Amino acid sequence: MSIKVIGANKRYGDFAALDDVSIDIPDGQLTSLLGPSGSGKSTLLRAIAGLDTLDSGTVIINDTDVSKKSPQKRDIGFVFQHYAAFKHLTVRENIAFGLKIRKRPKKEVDAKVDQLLEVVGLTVFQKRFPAQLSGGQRQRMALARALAVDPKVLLLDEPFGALDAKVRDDLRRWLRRLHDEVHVTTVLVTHDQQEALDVSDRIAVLNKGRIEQVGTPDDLYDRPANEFVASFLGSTVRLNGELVRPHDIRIGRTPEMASPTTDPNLDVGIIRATVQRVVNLGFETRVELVSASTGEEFAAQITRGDQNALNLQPGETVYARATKVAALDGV
Ligand SMILES: Nc1ncnc2c1ncn2[C@@H]1O[C@H](COP(=O)(O)OP(=O)(O)OP(=O)(O)O)[C@@H](O)[C@H]1O
Repeated sequence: MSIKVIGANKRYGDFAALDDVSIDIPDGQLTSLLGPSGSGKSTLLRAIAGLDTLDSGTVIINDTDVSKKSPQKRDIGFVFQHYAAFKHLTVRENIAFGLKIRKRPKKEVDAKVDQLLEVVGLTVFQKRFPAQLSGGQRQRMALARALAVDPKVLLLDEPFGALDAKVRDDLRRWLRRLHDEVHVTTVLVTHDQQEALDVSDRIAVLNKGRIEQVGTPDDLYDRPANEFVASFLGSTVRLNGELVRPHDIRIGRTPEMASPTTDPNLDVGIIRATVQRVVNLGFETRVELVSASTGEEFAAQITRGDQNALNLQPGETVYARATKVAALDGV
C-alpha cells in the first residue's frame, strides 16, 4: 500500500518540526527517513501513524485520506525503539495478542503465530517471557507482533537504536531479508546513514523539518542534491573548495603518481601536502594531511594495500588529487 503525505506542517510554538513536507512512499518498498536528531523524522512517522495530529496537511494510505482517522483505523504496525511488551505474557502470547483481541479463530491464530515465530527466528524461545530475551530478540518479537495483524504499512521508529553495534548490524540485515519475504510497505526512522544505505530501497533525507532529497541509496550517495545530503551520507572533505569523499583522493609521492587516470574535467588540481598522521582503520588507512599552499587540513582514505606499498610516514611531503568530486545536482 502506498503512502502519500501532502503539505504536512507541525509547529511547537515558534518551532517548525515539519515545514511543508510532502513525500510519496511507494507500495511494497522499504523507505528510510534519515536525518540528524531533531530533524522531524519521528514527527513525520507519528503523523503517518496518526499518533500526532498535523497543524495542516494530508496523509493518504492506499488512496484513502486517513488524516482524520484514529491510529487504530489506519491499519498500521508500529515498532518503537523501546518496545513495551506485555511482561506477564510469553513471546508466543505477545505475538498472538493482536489477533486474539480481534477474536480470530484459535486455529488461525496458532498457524499465524507459528509462521511468524519462524520468520523472526524465535520458535525455540516462544515459551519465554520478554525479560528472558536479549534486546535484539525483543525487537524481533516486537516486529512479529506488529506483523501479526497483517498491517497495510509497517512503521519503525529507530527499532534497533538501543542495541549495540554488532546486534544492530545483524538485525538490519535480518530486517532487509524479512522485508524481501513479507513485502509490506515499510517506513524506517533512523539517524544512522550506514543503516539507511544498507537496508533501504529509498531514503528521504530530512533536515530542520524539511525534506532535502528523496532517492535510492545510490542516487543520494552518488548524486547528492546539496552539501547537506553529501555530508550526511558519508564523510566529505574540502579540497580546493570542492567537496570530495576521503576515499576518492589519490595520494602519490610524485604529482604523476597522484594523477594518472583522472577525469580531465576535474578541476581540483594536484595538492602538495604534508602527512600529519597515519591511522590504521582495519581494511582502510586514514591519512591526515595538511595542504602546503593553503594550510587546509583534510583526510584521505586509502586501502591497507596501498599504504603497505606507499608506507607513508608523518612529516613526509606527498601529492594528493581527487579522482571524483561528490557531484552536486543543480549546483
Ligand atoms: N511534544 C513536543 N513539544 C515540543 N517540541 C517537540 C515535541 N515533539 C517534538 N518536538 C520537537 O520537534 C523537533 C522534531 O522532533 P522529532 O522527534 O521529529 O525529531 P527526530 O528527527 O525524530 O529526532 P530524534 O532522532 O532525536 O528522535 C525536535 O526539535 C523536538 O524537540
